[in-house]
Amino acid sequence: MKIAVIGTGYVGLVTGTCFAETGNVVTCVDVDQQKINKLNAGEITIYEPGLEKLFLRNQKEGRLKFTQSLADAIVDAQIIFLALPTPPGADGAADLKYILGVANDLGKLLNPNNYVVIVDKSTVPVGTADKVHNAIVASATIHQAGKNIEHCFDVVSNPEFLREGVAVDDFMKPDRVVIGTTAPKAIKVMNDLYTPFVRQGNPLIFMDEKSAELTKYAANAFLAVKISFMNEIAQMCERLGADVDMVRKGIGSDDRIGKRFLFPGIGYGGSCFPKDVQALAKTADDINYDFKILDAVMDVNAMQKLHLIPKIKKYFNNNLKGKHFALWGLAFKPNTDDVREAPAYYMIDALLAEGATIAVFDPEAINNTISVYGNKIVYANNQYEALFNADALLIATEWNEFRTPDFEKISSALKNKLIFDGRNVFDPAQMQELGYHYESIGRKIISNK
Ligand SMILES: NC(=O)c1ccc[n+]([C@@H]2O[C@H](COP(=O)([O-])OP(=O)(O)OC[C@H]3O[C@@H](n4cnc5c(N)ncnc54)[C@H](O)[C@@H]3O)[C@@H](O)[C@H]2O)c1
Ligand SMILES: O=c1ccn([C@@H]2O[C@H](COP(=O)(O)OP(=O)(O)O[C@H]3O[C@H](CO)[C@@H](O)[C@H](O)[C@H]3O)[C@@H](O)[C@H]2O)c(=O)[nH]1
Repeated sequence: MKIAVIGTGYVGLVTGTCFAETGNVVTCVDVDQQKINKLNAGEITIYEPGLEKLFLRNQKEGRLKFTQSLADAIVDAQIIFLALPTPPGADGAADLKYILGVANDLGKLLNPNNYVVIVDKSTVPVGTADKVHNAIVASATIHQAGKNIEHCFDVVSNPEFLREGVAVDDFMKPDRVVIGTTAPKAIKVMNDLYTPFVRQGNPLIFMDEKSAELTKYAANAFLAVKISFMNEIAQMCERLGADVDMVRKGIGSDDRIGKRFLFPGIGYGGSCFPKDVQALAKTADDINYDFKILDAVMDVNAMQKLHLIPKIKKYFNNNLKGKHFALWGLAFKPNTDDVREAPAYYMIDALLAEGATIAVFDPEAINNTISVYGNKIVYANNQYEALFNADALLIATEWNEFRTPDFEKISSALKNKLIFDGRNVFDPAQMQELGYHYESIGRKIISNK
């Protein structure tokens, strides 16, 4: 099939590459000229394990192309994916200006003689498929007066469930594909497109547009609830002397609860959970529904992102002025360079406000961090360099390389054998044996005093 993908950010690039990988011819469009130039030069613009190989192969074999021209990309396309940003507006609602702006452009460009399926891949509020449809028709009425555009397209909601860091696998072998449309022609096109992805038995789930749109928010909000619930259980563990790892294993082995997304830490971050929970809360507000769980989740997460700060302050008798910390991990999760809503940044801001200094290391997210913090913090070339003369090591992201470090090197570089671990990467028993003071999330404090 011939496919156009509008927006070559995280989702657009993965979507375009994976559809090319299954034999389609994909043209990706972006307004960002620099991005398109880089992509055309064979340079991938995001760090995502496994993506570069597919990107280079499909580009070399002519199935994956990049352009700034929407008009060129959609010529003869059977499917147009909208993989555009939906950032939070001032009131927390998803801002649809990018989506509706492109819908307006499509109204000028669609060819009434070619049927095309227009697919919302972005995370969009309930009712957006209708808005996109109406915006295209309204624009065509002005710019293509007299032509019958309304019958040459359908708008489908096909939310994306990929996780950064494992995006290729999530896309190529999805647990399920949700497709919101009741239009028979669109059902056929989407079914043909996705059949190669669901061959291993996972379902294609067809539903109406609004249900599909709500499914995406419900999935993200539910996962945010699960994480926040465990973060609250961790708070209870700390106060009651229980061990959250044991509780996690104990409840996760019940199939009805499941083992995944039960890891407590310093809160959820990223470009999705924070904005999507907030947007669903705003949707509820707009229809006068008091969605209490969502408010609680947002409160818990705001608290959890700073959970280590009072512990650090307590250890240093409430005075962090002049203290120097090593921080391992900046990305909002491992295996990505994405720092959007990274909990590490909330910690950096709080520590700087207390008068502390910080040296940071992250395997992939240093460059993105330099553009945010400039010379306010120090950037180390490796995890051990960050430790030099620090009063304590803090951990904000559970990169694999942090899990089994050289503890000798850590203790000889640090001023004190002191670690505050926001992602529970070390074993408390081992830390006790090595003589560290070690504080983590929902587990007993290991004291070396
Ligand atoms: N990042 C994820 O892991 C993820 C996963 C599932 C769903 N989503 C959703 O997918 C959507 C896109 O997310 P993302 O992380 O890929 O965003 P992003 O910000 O990384 O990328 C969006 C791209 O769209 C481009 N763009 C903006 N206006 C444009 C226009 N008029 N024409 C062409 N390109 C334009 C931008 O330049 C940018 O490259 C959001 O709704 C997000 O919530 C994201
Ligand atoms: O047990 C857990 C699991 C995750 N997290 C945190 O939650 C955040 C989000 O993690 P994850 O869901 O793995 O990453 P994303 O790439 O943001 O993916 C989420 O958001 C995407 C965008 O909507 C969806 O497509 C995915 O299905 C959904 O998992 C990160 O800060 C994690 O550290 C925890 O604290 N504990």
